[in-house]
Amino acid sequence: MSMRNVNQVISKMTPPVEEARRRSASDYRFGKVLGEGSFSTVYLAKDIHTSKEYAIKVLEKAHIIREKKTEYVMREKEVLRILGSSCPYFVRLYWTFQDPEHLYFVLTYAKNGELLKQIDKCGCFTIDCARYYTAEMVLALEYLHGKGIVHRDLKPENVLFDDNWHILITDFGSAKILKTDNTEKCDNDTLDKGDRKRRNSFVGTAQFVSPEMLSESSSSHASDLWALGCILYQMVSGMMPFRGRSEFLIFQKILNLEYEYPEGFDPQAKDLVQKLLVIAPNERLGAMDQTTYTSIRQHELFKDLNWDDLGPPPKIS
Ligand SMILES: Nc1ncnc2c1ncn2[C@@H]1O[C@H](COP(=O)(O)OP(=O)(O)OP(=O)(O)O)[C@@H](O)[C@H]1O
Ligand SMILES: O=C(O)[C@@H]1CCC(=O)N(CCc2ccc(Cl)cc2)[C@H]1c1ccccc1Cl
Repeated sequence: MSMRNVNQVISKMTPPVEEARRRSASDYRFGKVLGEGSFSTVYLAKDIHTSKEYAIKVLEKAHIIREKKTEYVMREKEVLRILGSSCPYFVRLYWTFQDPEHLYFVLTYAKNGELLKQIDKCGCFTIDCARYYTAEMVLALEYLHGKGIVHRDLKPENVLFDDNWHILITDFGSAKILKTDNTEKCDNDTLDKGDRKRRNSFVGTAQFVSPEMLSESSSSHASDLWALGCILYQMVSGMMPFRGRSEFLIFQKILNLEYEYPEGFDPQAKDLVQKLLVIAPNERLGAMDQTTYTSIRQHELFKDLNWDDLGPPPKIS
């Protein structure tokens, strides 16, 4: 075998140095703070070897332990590991490392920030933008649910934009990896230690939490379809469907399906929202579909869309 062939064989055996090398904070130049979470700070960082930019989420161990959030952190990491890099609509986890005080997650840098900020900036989206980004979220949920994962905290703050204005869904700390029967009861027997909650508390964010998560503490893929309906409503109107001065008042409105459509709300978007904001999880559009959300894909709102190639995103306006 020639030297060239030997090198070819060796190069196939050893992983590329870049990917395999263990990382530490000293491999990065930390820049500005991109944002803060309950027990995390996210920095823009540059890999000193490749000059590539990442978002590095830094968590303080003492704070995680004090807040009893170890399970939450381990779950976020496990979900990001399962998601890998096959679907473009999720933030990717490249590496993790730690030091005595902190945990580090090296993530895709979502250069264009949060969907929420764009909705607030424009007041509301054109129907073309709302349609396009709802379609990207449908494709993302098909992949996520196909992996047996429910996000459970889908909201415009957790939908970020990459440098080409495609979505990157993030924040999997509240996610659940479903059992084989496709539902997940959050009762005391099955709650993870770190998730153990009082019966009347919930996982997620008040305005986007589904009725079943409030009334039965149960969640399934249909819980994310409810949140999708809430996000579509907010992109088209600029407001959340369920609003109130307290979480209790918001919960009451959700459980009573108490919301209305402002004047001029796009009729096709309204029809889809009405079919997603349904109290019974299995009666939501797509809830009974298998592998792809065919019932949603076939909705009037998407009649001119090519699901195999959505094309470039329309300019947000
Ligand atoms: N990959 C990323 N790229 C760019 N900005 C990001 C990225 N991840 C998070 N951010 C920004 O950092 C902020 C904090 O994110 P982080 O995930 O640490 O906490 P959170 O999930 O927003 O809050 P909580 O932990 O309370 O749910 C976010 O609001 C977001 O604006
Ligand atoms: O799951 C992993 O990849 C490793 C496994 C080995 C390990 O020690 N950790 C850290 C576990 C951990 C979680 C929470 C606290 Cl507060 C402290 C340590 C995990 C870890 C290391 C770096 C960054 C995140 C995580 Cl979860």
